[in-house]
Amino acid sequence: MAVIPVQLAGRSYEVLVDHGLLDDAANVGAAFLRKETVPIVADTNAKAHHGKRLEAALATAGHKATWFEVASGEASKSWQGLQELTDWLLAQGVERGDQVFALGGGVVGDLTGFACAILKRGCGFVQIPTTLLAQVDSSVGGKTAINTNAGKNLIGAFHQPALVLIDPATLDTLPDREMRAGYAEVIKYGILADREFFDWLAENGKKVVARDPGALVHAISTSVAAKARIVAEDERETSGARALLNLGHTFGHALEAETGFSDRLLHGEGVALGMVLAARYSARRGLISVEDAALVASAIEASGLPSEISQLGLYCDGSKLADHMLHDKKMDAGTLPFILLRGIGAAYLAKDVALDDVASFLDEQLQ
Ligand SMILES: O=C(O)C(=O)C[C@@H](O)[C@H](O)[C@H](O)COP(=O)(O)O
Repeated sequence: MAVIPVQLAGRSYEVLVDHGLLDDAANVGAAFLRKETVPIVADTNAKAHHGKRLEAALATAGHKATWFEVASGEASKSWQGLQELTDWLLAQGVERGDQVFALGGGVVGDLTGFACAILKRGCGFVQIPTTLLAQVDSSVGGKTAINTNAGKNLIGAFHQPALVLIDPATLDTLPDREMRAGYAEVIKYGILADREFFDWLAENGKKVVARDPGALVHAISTSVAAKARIVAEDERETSGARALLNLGHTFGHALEAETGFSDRLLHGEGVALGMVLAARYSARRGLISVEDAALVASAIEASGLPSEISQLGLYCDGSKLADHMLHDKKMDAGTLPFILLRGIGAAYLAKDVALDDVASFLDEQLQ
């Protein structure tokens, strides 16, 4: 089993990665189970595929589950979804010292984490992510949020989980498209800070997406360790280190907003396109070679992810996409910092980017 610590003084926790870990959840999570009944928030698919396994694991230690089901999809990360969940948690008598379990993808983790951040001014939660994207990214680091009409993740809190349990075997039932979307966040770690990992993925990415157990554990553990290092350095995204994890997201969130946060573009697909755009924009500014930008695009294409915004069939211009960016949480005194590349494995926060230049770059890309 890989044990990856997230070192945050009093809020430190471990991320455990192992095939079959779900069946051992009560054992490894024993310290976090203080009542007979365990409140579990799960999306419909995760409950259908993994609910019985988690129930059986809890039963071995004398616990039973009580479930709150969340519909799959970003629409559940809403004020209404939050209200329904917090009402349910209160009805279950959840106390500050209790742990609420979140079983599912990023939507369930973000929603449950935010509900736990504000319930009685903060109770505990344990993440059991069952999508690749949630395993390598959203379950670690304590960013919790809901969406509003103005944009994604605009209402939220930093609230760290008490434990993260990752069982790569839960990915066996994940649709291929979701698997590829999660892979975008894996390759992100290579592009932003680890050229060696990027090159390893060029060789082994297909195995990761095909769920080869060894390749998967290596990809997940390397990604989580990278995230844990950055979060430990800059938990609340104040020094700029954590903002690098947003590589591809400034473009990606704008594309998601333009496609209505719908199934037309999954978050990971938006991030994939966003990373290609960040690389091309970096090349346009002379920061990296056109060849390196093409290498980023081909690594993304090779995994079956979209690499051209024209593939989305959008009927808008660059300035419309740039307008969505004005809601970005990185916005600072009227300036939007962008994560650009000085090389593959060398991302940095650029504070001198003019949005109208980005808009005209996007116009070219939309043709
Ligand atoms: O954990 C972080 O920090 C990240 O930026 C990771 C992102 O991949 C993740 O999608 C995050 O939820 C987006 O953050 P946001 O601040 O842009 O909402």
